[in-house]
Amino acid sequence: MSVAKKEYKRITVKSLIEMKQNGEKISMLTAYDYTMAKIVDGAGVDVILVGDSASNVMAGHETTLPITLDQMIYHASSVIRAISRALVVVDLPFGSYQSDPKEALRSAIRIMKESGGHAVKLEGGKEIKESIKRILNAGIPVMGHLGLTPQSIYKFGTYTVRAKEEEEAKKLKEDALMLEKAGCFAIVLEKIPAKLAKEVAESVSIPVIGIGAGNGVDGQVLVVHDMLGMTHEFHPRFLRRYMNLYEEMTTSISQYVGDVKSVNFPNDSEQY
Ligand SMILES: Nc1nc(=O)c2c([nH]1)NC[C@@H]1CN(c3ccc(C(=O)N[C@@H](CCC(=O)O)C(=O)O)cc3)CN21
Ligand SMILES: CC(C)C(=O)C(=O)O
Ligand SMILES: [Mg+2]
Repeated sequence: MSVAKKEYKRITVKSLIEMKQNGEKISMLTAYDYTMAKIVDGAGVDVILVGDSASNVMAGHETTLPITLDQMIYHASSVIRAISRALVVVDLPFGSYQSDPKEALRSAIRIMKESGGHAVKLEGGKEIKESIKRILNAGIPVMGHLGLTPQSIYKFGTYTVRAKEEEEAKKLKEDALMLEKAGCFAIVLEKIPAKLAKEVAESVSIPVIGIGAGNGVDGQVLVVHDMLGMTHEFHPRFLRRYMNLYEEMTTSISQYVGDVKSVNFPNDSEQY
């Protein structure tokens, strides 16, 4: 006897473009490991980002710069083993694509081959145009990322809102058009004015996914540990916390500590 299994239609890069055309907003969250990805995928999130924010969230680094391509592949392959519906996008980490287009393609190929991810994401505009084209030519879908680009944090010095000045806004709009023309299937816009993000989303036919970019875009992305309230020292204005897991986990874990100390755990039914 076969048990009826819930069948989901897998999300593809094409489905995301159709969602934009139909006015259906796209939901995206990060995941870096199997257990979290299983939950995120099962809850119906359309796109899972294996973000280089793993450098902060998983490894405790101050920035995203230290995480390596090998580490990203480890995270991405763990996520891939968990998912049955979501599209999985993997960040190319700092130093794996900036040298030249050939290096960028080699890194993207390693991600596709060794992790099984479905697409890659790179930070930047026209500076990395040739690299993006090279990757796309190999048949690898590319997601762009403009606005606050954390891999360039030392160039800017702060995580403040980007493209508030006309000159930077103009460059961002040009970069978005370039990414669309090059063949990217979507663009992330991070921490820019909502009005500018809406203009960009209306000017391109590919989906624009925002983080701190208002609701005039085609979808939203957050770091899952942030929206679950696990990273309790991180509270930018754009973050909505759906839980306070930091407190809930701390309460449960301290109860466990107390139960062990008082020999309340394990009890008679919890042993052999
Ligand atoms: N846990 C986590 N969540 C993220 O969203 C995230 C990461 N890590 N690591 C990589 C990047 C860095 N990101 C960031 C970092 C800081 C702010 C931010 O708004 N920071 C300050 C304000 C800084 C300022 O205005 O000078 C804040 O209000 O917390 C936003 C996005 C987004 N990404
Ligand atoms: C914040 C998102 C867009 C990201 O790039 C990451 O999590 O690494
Ligand atoms: Mg990232």
